Amino acid sequence: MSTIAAFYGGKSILITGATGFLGKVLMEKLFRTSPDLKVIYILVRPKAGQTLQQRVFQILDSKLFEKVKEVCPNVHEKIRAIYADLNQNDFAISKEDMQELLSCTNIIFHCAATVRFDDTLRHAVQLNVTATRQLLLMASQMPKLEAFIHISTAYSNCNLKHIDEVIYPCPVEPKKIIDSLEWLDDAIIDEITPKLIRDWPNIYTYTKALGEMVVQQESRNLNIAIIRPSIVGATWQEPFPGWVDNINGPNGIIIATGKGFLRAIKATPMAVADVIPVDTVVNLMLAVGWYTAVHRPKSTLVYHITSGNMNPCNWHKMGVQVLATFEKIPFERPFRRPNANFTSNSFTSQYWNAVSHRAPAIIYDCYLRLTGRKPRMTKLMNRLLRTVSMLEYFINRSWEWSTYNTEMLMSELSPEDQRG
Ligand SMILES: CCCCCCCCCCCCCCCCCCCCCCCCCCCC(=O)SCCNC(=O)CCNC(=O)[C@H](O)C(C)(C)COP(=O)(O)OP(=O)(O)OC[C@H]1O[C@@H](n2cnc3c(N)ncnc32)[C@H](O)[C@@H]1OP(=O)(O)O
Ligand SMILES: NC(=O)C1=CN([C@@H]2O[C@H](COP(=O)(O)OP(=O)(O)OC[C@H]3O[C@@H](n4cnc5c(N)ncnc54)[C@H](OP(=O)(O)O)[C@@H]3O)[C@@H](O)[C@H]2O)C=CC1
Repeated sequence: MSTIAAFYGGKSILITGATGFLGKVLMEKLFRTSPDLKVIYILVRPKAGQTLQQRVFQILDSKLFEKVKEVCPNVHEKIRAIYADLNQNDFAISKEDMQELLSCTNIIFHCAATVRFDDTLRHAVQLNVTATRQLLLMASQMPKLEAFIHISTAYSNCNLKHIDEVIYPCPVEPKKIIDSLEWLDDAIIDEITPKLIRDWPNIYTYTKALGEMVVQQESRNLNIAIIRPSIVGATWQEPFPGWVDNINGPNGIIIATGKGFLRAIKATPMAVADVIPVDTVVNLMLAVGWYTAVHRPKSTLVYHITSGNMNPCNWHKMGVQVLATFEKIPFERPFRRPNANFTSNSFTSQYWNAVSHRAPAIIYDCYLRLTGRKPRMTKLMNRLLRTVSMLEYFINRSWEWSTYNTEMLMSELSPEDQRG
């Protein structure tokens, strides 16, 4: 068993965001490689009419956990779902559950966040800033806590071209933002948001930067590390290649291309497509948890997990690969044959949106109406084009992220752990 896997043996681990994309893969890796861990506490809320237990069973019964059931047959006994809603200031966690978390937790992985680019400032601050602050307060009351690992994003300072593994100050103190949101009404918040977020492209990246400042300001004597993944894509190797369960980031665009909905996207083809497999990110998370707990660095270290400087790819290469894949393995019943290209300027982008996206959608909806069916294509296409417009900022720029801390950590690992 590897040093890192052995470290998590017997540990009580708290994961927020465990029902999300990153959280599920983290849980799977922990159960598969450290089946003798004591317990994984997950903060869960009921969703889409499912109870906590139903959500946990659905996750454990998914293909992702097939290998876990072989190596950790009693996985159901080792996972403790705790009702929590991070929208509530005290997370609405019961006294008994809170007492158990405070007295038993050894490691915290804080993955929960809203990753929507178009969330309201109030909701994004609640989740990405206030909830982080609340969790840090909880952590400061955990006598057995060995490490607190905060998941941010490599784009939290995307208003800079070169980004170091440091926490950058935000123009306005997080506490001032939190206090103001308590009494400002939504109309005023909407009005001041553009001035507040300044040159950040959206509320998501801005509130992730605020969350990092909160970690720095409220770390007290906690042993903390921050991890900044770039664009997290499907699994590369573990537990099997190609697993993804959401339409965020590139996933939705790739699906829309394969279904023939998307025919053109405004992108800089040679810009770096900094996509990192989710299992690679999870391997680093576990390594950072081990290193932070065992080596106890004097300050909060920031680790970038990006692919651009280790194994660079660009959007052109990725696009060609995506189209070649759909040539070989097409979706069933596509709207049109997959055939897409990048546009270089707004005018040609608007032209292709009209000619190749909106017009065919309207024509198809007329056909649906004529055949007595409910029109849906125009709404779907507008939603897709809105999503694409939000992603354009990231596919028309490149960034340089320093990776000194990540490389330092890799050098501390045994050959077995370096393989992940
Ligand atoms: C020789 C010629 C060669 C030519 C070259 C080849 C050219 C080929 C070009 C085409 C090929 C292109 C392939 C590569 C290009 C990829 C480009 C993409 C780049 C991506 C960059 C991402 C950068 C991200 C940076 C930061 C990363 C992070 O840190 S966090 C993670 C990123 N966060 C996100 O991605 C969130 C973005 N999404 C949103 O903000 C919102 O979803 C939205 C606002 C964009 C859309 O919101 P909307 O309200 O419209 O939709 P929503 O309600 O969210 O959902 C609609 C329905 O879909 C369901 N849904 C939503 N989310 C999910 C989910 N995660 N999983 C599953 N289902 C989901 C949802 O339930 C809705 O369904 P209904 O409720 O039934 O309507
Ligand atoms: N995906 C990516 O490309 C990248 C992600 N990241 C970061 O990684 C982390 C995880 O991202 P990812 O897994 O993609 O995101 P997901 O949207 O898949 O997961 C978000 C998680 O947060 C939970 N959550 C959201 N709101 C609440 C709430 N009110 N109460 C309790 N739990 C809540 C969700 O629970 P529920 O299932 O109930 O909604 C879910 O478990 C985030 O911090 C994100 O910023 C960083 C870089 C890139």
